[in-house]
Amino acid sequence: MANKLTLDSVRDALIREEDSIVFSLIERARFPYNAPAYDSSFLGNGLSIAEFYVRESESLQAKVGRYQKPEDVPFFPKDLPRPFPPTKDSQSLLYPASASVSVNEAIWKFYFTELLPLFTEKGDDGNYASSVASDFVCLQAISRRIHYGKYVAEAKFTDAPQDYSTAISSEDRDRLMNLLTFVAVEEAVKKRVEKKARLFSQNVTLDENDSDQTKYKINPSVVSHLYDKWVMPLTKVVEVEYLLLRLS
Ligand SMILES: O=C(O)C(=O)C[C@]1(C(=O)O)C=C[C@@H](O)C=C1
Repeated sequence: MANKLTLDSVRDALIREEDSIVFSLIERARFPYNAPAYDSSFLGNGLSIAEFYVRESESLQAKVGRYQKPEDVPFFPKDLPRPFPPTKDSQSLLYPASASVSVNEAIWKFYFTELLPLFTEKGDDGNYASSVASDFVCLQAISRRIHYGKYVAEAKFTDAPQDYSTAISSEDRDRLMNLLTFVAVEEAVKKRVEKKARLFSQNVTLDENDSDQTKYKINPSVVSHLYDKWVMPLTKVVEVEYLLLRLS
C-alpha cells in the first residue's frame, strides 16, 4: 500500500489485486475438483489436506514475518508462531483498533463450498498437493483484496469525517453501507474483471484464425460472479466493521 492514503491510490491497489485473483484461479483450474483433498477423514488427523496445508503454511509464513500487515490476515490466527526475524515497525495508515477486522471465516466457507465447484471440472486426478497449494494462493489473493477494504474505509472516512462520524456514533450500519456504496464503481469492477479473465485465460496462438483463442481456461463470467456475490459484498462488510471500530 502506498505511503499516502487516497481513495484513488487504494482503488489502484484493488485493481492490481484483480490480476492476482484471476491468475490464481487459472492455476487452480488446471486440476479437477479433487474431492478427497477436502475430506477431513482422509489424512486420519481430523483435518482435510487443504486445511492441514493452510495451517502449516500459515505457521511457516508467520515465522518469517507474514501477517504483520492489516491486509494479510491469517485463516487460522489462533496459536500462530511469532516471527523470528526482526520485523520493521511499519507505520500503519490505519486506525490501530480497527486493523484486526477479519472476514476470513466467510471467505473460507464460500471458496470451498460454492466457488471451487464453479470453476473446476468435476473429477479426481490425484493431484491433491498441487490443488491445495493453488487453493491457498487463491484464498490469500481473495482475502488480501477483501481486507484492503480497511484502507478504502480509512480513505473515505478521512475524506468525509463528519458524515461518517455521525453514522458510526449511532452504529447505523445501513447508513454506513449507503455512504460507502458506489454502484457505478461496482458495475465497472464487474465488467473489468470479466474482461481480464477473458484476456488472461485465452489460449494465445500465432494463428489469427485459430478457434482455440475463444476457449478460456476459466469461464470469465465466474469471475464477475465471484466479485458480485462475494468479493465486493465482503469488502463492504470489512469497511463497515472497520468504521464501527474507528472511533473506539
Ligand atoms: O471503490 C470503492 O469505493 C469501494 O468501496 C470498493 C468497492 C469494491 O469492493 O470494489 C466496494 C464498494 C463500492 O460500492 C465500490 C467498490
